[in-house]
Amino acid sequence: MSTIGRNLHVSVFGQSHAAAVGVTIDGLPAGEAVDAAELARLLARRAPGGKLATQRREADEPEILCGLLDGVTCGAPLTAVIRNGDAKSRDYRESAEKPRPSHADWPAHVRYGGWQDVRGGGVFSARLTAPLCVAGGIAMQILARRGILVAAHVRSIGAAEDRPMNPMGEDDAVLAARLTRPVAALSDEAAERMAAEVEAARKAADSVGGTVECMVTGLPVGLGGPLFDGIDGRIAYTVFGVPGVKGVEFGAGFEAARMRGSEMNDPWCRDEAGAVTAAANRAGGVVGGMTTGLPLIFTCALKPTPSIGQPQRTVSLAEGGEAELRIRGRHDPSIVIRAVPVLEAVTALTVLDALLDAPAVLPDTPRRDLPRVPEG
Ligand SMILES: Cc1cc2nc3c(=O)[nH]c(=O)nc-3n(C[C@H](O)[C@H](O)[C@H](O)COP(=O)(O)O)c2cc1C
Ligand SMILES: C=C(O[C@@H]1CC(C(=O)O)=C[C@@H](OP(=O)(O)O)[C@H]1O)C(=O)O
Repeated sequence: MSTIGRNLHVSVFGQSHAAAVGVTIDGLPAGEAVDAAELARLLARRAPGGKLATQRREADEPEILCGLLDGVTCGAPLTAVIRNGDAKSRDYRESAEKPRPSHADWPAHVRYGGWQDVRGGGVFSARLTAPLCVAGGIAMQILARRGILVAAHVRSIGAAEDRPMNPMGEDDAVLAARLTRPVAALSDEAAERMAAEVEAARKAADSVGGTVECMVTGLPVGLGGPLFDGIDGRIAYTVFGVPGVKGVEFGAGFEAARMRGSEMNDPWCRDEAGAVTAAANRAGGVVGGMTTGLPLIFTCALKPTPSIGQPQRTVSLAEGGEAELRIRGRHDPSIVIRAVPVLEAVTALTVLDALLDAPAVLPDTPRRDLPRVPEG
């Protein structure tokens, strides 16, 4: 399904080599200004082109058809389209009958009975993450006005690692500086090592995977809920919608499995103003599916780009038997770099969706200082 959200319904449509890709967002709060220049900056971070990315050239200029009045949301569904301008469909003639290893070609062929759009990966292409960034960019602007900021960086590419973000909150200047680099890492040095990994993979007609760490600050305490309402589960669901994501972990994540409770537990404490907070953030800002008020932090693993230049083993659907495939076309030597704004976008959409949840306590219900404990 290409629709996400419980309160904010986001539907992505189009195919990589169709006339356009686009998005409809239903449930956007009214009265929210959309800054087109700010949105364009987010889309530019994801757009194809440049030395470390696919050579497909797309303007990625969204045309907002409805939902705005003088640049302000009016409560009606918002639809934006982005024209596809540089599809080279002949590159996909061979892989149409020789499914690419690790791409969606073969399972899609079975699921859609051969009627799927194979050009550029069709609906499975990361091209659909462009409209996702339109929706996520609008959500980021709505959240930023409420002091909620979403920021991701490349944590690793191949063997090149960046330092993790400070789980208690990252320096604003460091976060701003990441966007000036060709790879959104927290230092020039890490960005250079990562770029070298991508370049080496490209030269070897190969690709390379990596990890992206994402942080949300300024969240209220108690966003989310139990079981399937959990903010971590809701984020994981949308993050897994991003093509190429193979894993997500919150806070200490898989490392928590090797810890004792005494090492993992974040002590509750009081800040200077006497408010409850935590002295550490191994939880990644979420406990019981609800935000703790500390930064929400998760890391995702992204696989190496499936379409590589080397000859690969596959099958021939035309002739039967096995075959060798040599993929043509313009592909990212690493998807990690361009996935950063996409992961920010889906995170912002999920956080805004959760903020629009009905409150668990009505505003006129008195709040108790202590939890009610029944007698007996
Ligand atoms: C930003 C971004 C760019 C991508 N670029 C490419 C690409 O150029 N070539 C390719 O084969 N896959 C690319 N992918 C990954 C595929 O779309 C993805 O691996 C494929 O749809 C199969 O889905 P899965 O990896 O989630 O199983 C990209 C993914 C992202 C997020
Ligand atoms: C076009 C984009 O990336 C594309 C994502 C992609 C894939 O398989 O995911 C494969 C390539 O498609 P094509 O062969 O049509 O150039 C990338 O260029 C984009 O992100 O805007």
